[in-house]
Amino acid sequence: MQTKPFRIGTRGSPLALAQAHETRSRLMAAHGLPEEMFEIVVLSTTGDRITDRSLSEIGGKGLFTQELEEQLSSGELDIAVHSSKDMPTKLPEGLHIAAYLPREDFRDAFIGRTASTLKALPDGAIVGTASLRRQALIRRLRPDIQVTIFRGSVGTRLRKLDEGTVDATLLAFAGLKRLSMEEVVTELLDPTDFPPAPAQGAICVESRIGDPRTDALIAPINDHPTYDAVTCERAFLAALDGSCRTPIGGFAICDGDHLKFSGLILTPDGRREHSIEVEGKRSDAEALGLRAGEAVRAAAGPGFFESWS
Ligand SMILES: NCc1[nH]cc(CCC(=O)O)c1CC(=O)O
Repeated sequence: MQTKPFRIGTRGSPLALAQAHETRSRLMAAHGLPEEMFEIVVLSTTGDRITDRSLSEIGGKGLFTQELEEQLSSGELDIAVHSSKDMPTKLPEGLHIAAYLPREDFRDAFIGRTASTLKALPDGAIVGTASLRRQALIRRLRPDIQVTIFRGSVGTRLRKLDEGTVDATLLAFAGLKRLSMEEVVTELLDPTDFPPAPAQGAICVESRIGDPRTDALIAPINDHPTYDAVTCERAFLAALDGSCRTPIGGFAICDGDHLKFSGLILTPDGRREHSIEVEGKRSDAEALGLRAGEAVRAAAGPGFFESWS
């Protein structure tokens, strides 16, 4: 092992920093190395700088990863740590996801001010979220609810909730747990009627393809069940050409060598939907996700997709 510190790139949000620190701790533990061997390099991304518009308006998911990926490709970073959910399905040439850390709880959390559950919200209540998926899922269950765009860090969103701008908001439970803020949650949403975003709750490590020193360092922190589950979920998204404009939910669960995936696509108003379940061998995770995506796409027909834009 060389002595130059290993450079870990991350965004600067509190959640991103917590994830980078978790990755460093796992690397230190796996190799018995001191903290000084790892340098956490914080970069600001376009997605961090623009917080008043929805991601789909400003150009999609890549905005959170582009700056990190440029520095990874040029060799200034050795790895980049991300929320897998924020990763586009197609990565830049020469980069790959080398590992997924053990997945945190993937459910969405409801944080209510005027009611403690989504069902108990008063008629016409306002829910703040920037996610098209959450918006569509809310409207599917409660068409009377108004959804308003709500971006920014977890802290900003909770402050707006306190200030009374909205009745409730939804956040990934995983992010709240990583920030030790789970006590704000008033309801955990059942993934069978409120499926999470594909890859929600999983931290991933991105690196250069053909970098054996990094591969050797990262391999021991990869969690295989998470790798297979998230690979399946991302394949589902890829088959649907998933972007920020498409309300898509889905999750895979590994049980021994078996994997079961449930997926859902819906229109932004939550009035039309198609769901799918597939299961098979964990070693076929990617093929299963692709098959599920293609099946749901065919079942929905082209008219369904046109209604999204
Ligand atoms: N789009 C922002 C984002 N990306 C990942 C998470 C949460 C952590 C995770 O899913 O791993 C969040 C915030 C949220 O949805 O509440």
